[in-house]
Amino acid sequence: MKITQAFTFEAAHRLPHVPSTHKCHRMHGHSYRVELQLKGIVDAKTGFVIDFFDVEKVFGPVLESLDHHTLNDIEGLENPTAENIAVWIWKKVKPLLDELNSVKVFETPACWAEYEGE
Ligand SMILES: Nc1nc2c(c(=O)[nH]1)N=C([C@H](O)[C@H](O)COP(=O)(O)OP(=O)(O)OP(=O)(O)O)CN2
Ligand SMILES: [Zn+2]
Repeated sequence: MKITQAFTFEAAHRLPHVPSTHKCHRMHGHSYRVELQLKGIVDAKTGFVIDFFDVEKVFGPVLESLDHHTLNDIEGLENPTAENIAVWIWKKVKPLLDELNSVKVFETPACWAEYEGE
């Protein structure tokens, strides 16, 4: 069974490796959406793969470290593309939440990256 929990955060970033003429070379912001997909067996008693509250407990501090920050200032996010943010979140969360199956990072409702650990 797969379940998904969504979170949002606001952050500024610039993409340092695009040409200086590219609009994303300049500092700007996004209302990011993160979807954490968890995969596992449904517990016969609780009916949960994992309690959403427990996912929130693990992801809360990670979210705090992103929300209302300049992503380029965060260690490991010097080039904060959606792809790199998804990998960065995976590396933070997977060791604490073995059920993590994928991380989706939406920069806009129409553009996102998805990482499944490889
Ligand atoms: N593969 C990727 N391509 C781009 C990424 C990325 O993370 N991965 N990021 C960007 C920029 O962050 C850019 O800000 C995205 O802008 P855009 O999708 O155009 O979003 P807007 O809100 O500016 O949309 P408009 O359609 O211009 O209103 C670029 N590419
Ligand atoms: Zn951007």
